[in-house]
This record gives sequence, C-alpha cells and structure tokens, in this order.
Amino acid sequence: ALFYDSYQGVPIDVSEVKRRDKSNTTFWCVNEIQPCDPLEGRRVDGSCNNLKYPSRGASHTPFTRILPPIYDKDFEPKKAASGNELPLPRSLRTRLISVGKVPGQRYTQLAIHAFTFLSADVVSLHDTVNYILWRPYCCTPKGKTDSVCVPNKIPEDDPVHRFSGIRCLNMTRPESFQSIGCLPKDTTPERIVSSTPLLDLSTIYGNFMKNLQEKGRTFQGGLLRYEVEEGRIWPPSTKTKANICLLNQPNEKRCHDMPEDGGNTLAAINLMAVWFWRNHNFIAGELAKVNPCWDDQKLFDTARDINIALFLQINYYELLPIFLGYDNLVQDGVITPSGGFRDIYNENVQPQLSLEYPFALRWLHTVQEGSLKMYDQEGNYLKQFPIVNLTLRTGYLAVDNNIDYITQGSFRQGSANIDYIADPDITEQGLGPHQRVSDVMTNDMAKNRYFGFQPYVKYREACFGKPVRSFNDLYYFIDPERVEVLREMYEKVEDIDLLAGIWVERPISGGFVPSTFYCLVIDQLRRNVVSDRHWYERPNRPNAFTIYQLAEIRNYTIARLLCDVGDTVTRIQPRAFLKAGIYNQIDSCFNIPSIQYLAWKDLTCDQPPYWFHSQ
Ligand code: HEM
Repeated sequence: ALFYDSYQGVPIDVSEVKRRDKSNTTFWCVNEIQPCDPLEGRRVDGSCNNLKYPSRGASHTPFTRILPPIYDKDFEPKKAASGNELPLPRSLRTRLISVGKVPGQRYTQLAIHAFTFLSADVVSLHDTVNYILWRPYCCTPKGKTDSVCVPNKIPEDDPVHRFSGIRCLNMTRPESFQSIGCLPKDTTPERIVSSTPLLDLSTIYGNFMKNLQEKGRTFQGGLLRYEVEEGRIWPPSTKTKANICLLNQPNEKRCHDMPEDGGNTLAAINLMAVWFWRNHNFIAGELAKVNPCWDDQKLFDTARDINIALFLQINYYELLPIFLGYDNLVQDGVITPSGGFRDIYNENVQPQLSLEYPFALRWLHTVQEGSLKMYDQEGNYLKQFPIVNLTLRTGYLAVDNNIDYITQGSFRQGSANIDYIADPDITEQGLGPHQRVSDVMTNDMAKNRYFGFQPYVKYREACFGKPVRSFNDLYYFIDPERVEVLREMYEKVEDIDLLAGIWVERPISGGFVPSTFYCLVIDQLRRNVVSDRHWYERPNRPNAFTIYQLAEIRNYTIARLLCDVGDTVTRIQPRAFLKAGIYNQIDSCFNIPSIQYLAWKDLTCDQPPYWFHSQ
C-alpha cells in the first residue's frame, strides 16, 4: 500500500506515517491506498477513482469551494461591513422563516426522504454527535471554557422562548483538518468529513473495505448479511446494548449493524437504507438466476454496481427534475435527454464536493413535514408520529408493523409546502429528546458563518453574473415583504448571509427551488458526473454497462424500488415522489416497469462443460 497525506493528496513516506501514529492522527490525516488498477471497478473507499490523484475521492479529503472563504480575525465568523456584529442566527431564523404546518400538494414524504438520503451519502455525523454526545454542555458554565463550544444565543424577545426562559441553543464548531490535527491551527479552517465525496451508496456499503467485509458481506451468492424477523428482511442488527440507537424504548430492540452508522440516524435515512440494503440482495438474487456460473465476488460487485446506478438514476432523472426543473437540468448539462450513453468525464477535475453543496441542501429543512403519517395497504390513515423523535431509534420501525405503515405513508402523505414556512418540530425541537431544545435552522444559519461563506450577494453575482448593489436590486428575485425584513435585519445588502438569501428567494424559473440553491446544487451535480470515472452512464468505464443494460437502468423508478423491496407495497403511483392524482393514479406493481435482468445474461455460463467437446 501507499500512504498519502489526506489533505494535500501527495504520497508520504513511512517516517511521516509514524509521526502521525505518534500524534494519534493517522486515521484522519493519512489515506492508505492499494496501488490502482485502471481496470478495477469502483472502490468502497473511493480511492483510485482518479488515476492521476489516487487519494482524491477517498474519505477525509478536502472540500473545494465555489467562492473563497471570508473570516474575521482568528477565523471567527465575519462581522457586518460596519464592523458591528451581524444579527443573531436565531433572530434571523425567527424573522425570515415563519413556523407552521401547511401540507404540500405536490411532493410526497418519499421525495424528502430521498433528498435526505442523497445528502447523507456525502456528509458525516460527527459535527452533530459532537454537541449531542461529546459536548452536551455548551450552554452551561463549562461551555464557556471550551473553545469548541459555540452555542447560539436566544434573544429576550424570542417569539417562543420569551415564554420558556431558555436563552441558549447548544452547538459546536464544525470539525476541520485543523481541529483534528492534520493542519496547523493558524491556517484557514478546512472542513473534514468521513464520507467519500462521490455518490456511491456510502450509507449501505460504507467508506472502508474492512467495514464492508466484516459487517456487510456473507461471501455467498453475492449477498449482504441480513436477518429475517416476523417475515421482514432487515440489515444485520447489533448484538450488544451499547449501540447508537439511544432512543430505542424497552420493547424496541433493533439497531442496524451496518458498515456505517448513518442508517440508524434520521428516520428518512433509515428507511431508504433498509430499502437499498434489501435491493442489493434482490439484485444479486436475480443475477444469480440469470447467471448460475457467477461466483460470489462477481455477483456482489455487479449487484453493487447496479444498486449504485439505480440510486443515481432515481436521483438524477426522477427526484431532482421535479424540484429543479427537467428542462433546466438538461440545459445545464446535469442530465441527458438522449436515453443513450453519456460521457463527460474529465480526469483533470478531481472528485471533490463543494462546501456549498451540502450546505445549500439544508434549505430542504423548510420542506420537512414534522408528523410522519402512517397508512395501511388500502390507504386508510392509521396514526402519526413526530419524525424528529425517530432519530437514533431504529427499533420503532420493527415493532407494531410500523415499517409497513410508514412505507405506505411515505408515498401517500405530502411533504411540507415550499412556502417560507417551516415545521415547528424542525425549528423548536429538531433533535427530539436528544436535546432539551434545538432549532435545526438556527444551527444552519450559524454554520453558514463558521464555514466562512462569502455574503449572499457575492454568490448571487457568481451564479447569475449581475452585481447586487442595493436592497432595491433584490426585488428582481425576492418578494417585497421579504426584502423588507432583510432591510430591517441587516445594515447593508452586502451583509446578508448566504443562507438568509436562499431562504427568502423566489423559485428559479421552470423549477420550485430558490435560484441560488439551484445554482449551488447543480454545480455539484455536474461535477459528480464530470469527475466520477465510474459514473454509470459512461461507456468507457471498467465493467461498463452495455447499451441494453443501461436502457434497463433508465427504466427504473422509486415506485419500482418500493414494489420490489418495500414492506406490503403491491400498489403505488408510478411517479411516487409526486402525490397520487388523476394523471398519477395508484396502480398495481405489475404495471410499474421492472428491470429485465436477462440484459446481464453471461453467455459463457451456458457453454457446455469442457469434457462435453472431448467426447
Ligand atoms: C426529521 C427531519 C430532519 C432532522 C431532524 C434534521 C436534523 C439535522 C441536524 C440536527 C443537522 C445538523 C445541524 C447542525 O449543523 O448543527 C442537519 C444537517 C443537515 N441536514 Fe437535516 N434534518 C432533517 C431533514 C433533512 C432533510 C429533509 C434534508 C434534505 C436534504 C436534510 C439535509 C441536511 C444536510 C445536507 C445537513 C448538513 C449536513 C452536513 O453538512 O454535515 N435534512 N439536519
């Protein structure tokens, strides 16, 4: 194996690794990489995706930025142009985002679950775990002595907490190459996460081969490990009490033991992880029927490759177009209308994530509905449960047929509306019982500043070319009532935080998302395609799909996934990210297109055995 400096991406010698070992930073600061084989498929740890820069694409490698960072002295959040403090994150949240519950009529909960799962593929938990588990004390006197603590102040006149008396929301600084000890503390903070930057179903297969081998593989028939309980198939479960499912109640025993812990976190990630985990085995089983001569490794690798391709197909061609606009995505080169192969790979673009991308995705917190509604198979409403109380509570899914009812609810219940209004559970509770009080979106605003993002107007200009010089210029893309609040909150237009602008913008023409959100998100969506040597639409990647196989992948939908592996799903609307209606009626799964695995038929399996010829 070769060793690389995880930040610089350059090879380092053994003495340097020993130095890292001594300071206990090897795990984060060094990537150990087996020599690349250009003909090898996608590695679980993301390495060797780019043959020129083998460590890029692996975990613990740096983010890129669309615009360079801006900080105050000592890398503290920047101040207003006047030198005054910027408005408190919590004040901005309460003034710019209203709180309430307005049921959306367009998207289903399933669409929001899928977005959450898409985000989870590329970020990691440690920044949140830091203030929930390791530093729950930031709002106590002890927090004042810990420089990692950066809790958010709640003002006296807060619309909710003037009644509760609570004046502080727990939060810690994002982890960086500096805080972990890979780079000197006096350099500009560079965010570090443990996921691989490219979309590769990290939540299922993990980010490290060792974890996948130990926790995932059965080494038989290409299957992932699984358990059957009351007729349902589950990922393997933890066997000890010390597990991450902290909120499991005494009757709730299940907690997944997957290569990564993400599957046990938010309910959305959990559900999608169960489905894609099962889907791997479903695919492996179908491949084994078609190709009885394939061994475990061949079945596993092909099933994983197909599973990842289906995940990408659903996201790029079904989920994103209904939010960002199909024509917009075609025009901006994110998707192709051709139906055939597409190859825009460029080895000079490194597989990296922009820091702005997962940050912009946080806007979707406004579209999260707080009550998870449950239905039976006939579509009768049964009950509801606060989704924020399901975080780190996998056990709830496995009791009282809850997973069946939640699955049915996922494509029947609408998401929250896109309307500048957020659900009270997101803004006042957020982490359920894990914190006394938490406002996810106040944290989003505060993180905006700790990531050192340039002002909103700079991004606006970078995205759309036109400078924004005054509050009056905002009327072109923000409604007057919201410009008025911005004027009230900020001294100057150039003080407006990036997220504040995204929160209040009108949607992009042809789509339903804020225009700057669109710009920051598609930048990454395109980079994913350009920088991923193993991108599923490429004809020139190792073990590429044939055009017939790709055609099967392109037929796939989220409805098919649920028909194949969703509990009790026998009927569903064909476009299940959208609410059922007259043009999208709930129909039998027999009528939802499925994949013909014969496209993967390996003719060599049918060859008569060698002794046949010699007779
Ligand atoms: C039950 C619903 C949800 C809860 C309870 C929740 C909670 C949280 C929390 C606590 C954080 C960390 C906040 C911090 O920085 O301190 C976070 C971050 C984030 N959330 Fe959510 N969220 C939910 C739904 C969603 C949805 C629907 C999306 C859709 C894309 C999403 C995407 C993200 C992203 C991208 C981040 C940033 C992660 C990172 O950069 O590390 N979340 N969420």
